[in-house]
Amino acid sequence: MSLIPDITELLARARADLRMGVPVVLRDEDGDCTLALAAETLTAERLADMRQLGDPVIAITGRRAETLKARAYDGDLARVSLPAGADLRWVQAVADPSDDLNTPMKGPLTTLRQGKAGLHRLAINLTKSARLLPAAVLVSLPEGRDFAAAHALTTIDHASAAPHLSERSPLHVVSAARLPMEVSEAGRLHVFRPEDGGEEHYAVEIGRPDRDKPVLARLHSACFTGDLMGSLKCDCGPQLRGALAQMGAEGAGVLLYLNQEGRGIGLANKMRAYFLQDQGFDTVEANHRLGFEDDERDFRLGSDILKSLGFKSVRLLTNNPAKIAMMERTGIAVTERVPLKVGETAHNRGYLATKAAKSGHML
Ligand SMILES: Nc1nc2c(ncn2[C@@H]2O[C@H](COP(=O)(O)OP(=O)(O)OP(=O)(O)O)[C@@H](O)[C@H]2O)c(=O)[nH]1
Ligand SMILES: [Zn+2]
Repeated sequence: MSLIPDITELLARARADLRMGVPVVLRDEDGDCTLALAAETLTAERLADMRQLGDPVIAITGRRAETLKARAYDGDLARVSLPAGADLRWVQAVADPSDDLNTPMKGPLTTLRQGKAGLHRLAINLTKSARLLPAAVLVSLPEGRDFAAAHALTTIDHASAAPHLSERSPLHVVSAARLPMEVSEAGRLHVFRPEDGGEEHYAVEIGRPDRDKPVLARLHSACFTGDLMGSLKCDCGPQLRGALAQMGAEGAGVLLYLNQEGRGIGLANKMRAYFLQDQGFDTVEANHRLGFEDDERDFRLGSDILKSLGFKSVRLLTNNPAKIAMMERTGIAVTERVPLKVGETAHNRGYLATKAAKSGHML
């Protein structure tokens, strides 16, 4: 019956629910169910109601656990049990590092060693893809199926969801039109939309690049602060304009504008990272303290879009070796790396040095 939402649609609904602070029910391979809420959007009332159902735990990433000095028995994540008197502020302080320096002693935190962690991992995955802090509060539900039906909650079956969580969603062009630009009057913008309800991405084509020759290409990740506000903390704005100018001068090129703001953590989390940077942490440390990896982007999106536009090889404008490696792995040949060194300022010198030292960026 096609009128019932499929798993991709249910996952999109679950992400929206978590962003709104609505619980979702997660079911594992054994039929065991758990109620999950994002720590960031949890309310005191819902926390109290969760306590009525059992003993809630907070799932945090291994990165966040490291900062909190909590033992992560599940490797990439830790299940922290909620002490009897712990209130909403306590939960939020476990999830959100902004107050870490004022209240360094949250623990000692007790983390679970026994039992399954699959649904906790799923919950963290959903909070990340909803661009929330990567932390969720869960409580197990003995009668999960009935509870979900009685409360009109979205239910996600882990086994059906798993293949969709590691694979990226197919992208389709929804529209394209001529876009005369300062750098070239022969501009064209293509809008790509994924099937999973996620962010749209754009391709700006300059001129009419020959599909059989390597095209001058840039994979640019969205940076609201740098691209639009003229932020001095990074080099994104000058890189964006520099890449477009070079394409305009050569008369051909393609710039992919990928909506992976803040290296894939979203603008709200990037501003949380900036707040930590103001306290002295570098760009990578700030991501880790929030519970994220250094870089949460999926550059394979870029090769999907290039292929769908008919390109097979690129002269890639980048200083990031991970972008080159991904292109080669996914079947787009990189015939040349074109350096993009623009926009160094007194404010971003440390940021650029950290990227070179910790993320392997070429100077
Ligand atoms: N999390 C986080 N993201 C940041 C920070 N500063 C900039 N960004 C994001 O980093 C990304 C930079 O993207 P790119 O310019 O494609 O990146 P790059 O990996 O440096 O590679 P090249 O520019 O090609 O050399 C954008 O998504 C920015 O929003 C930061 O301090 N923290
Ligand atoms: Zn930037």
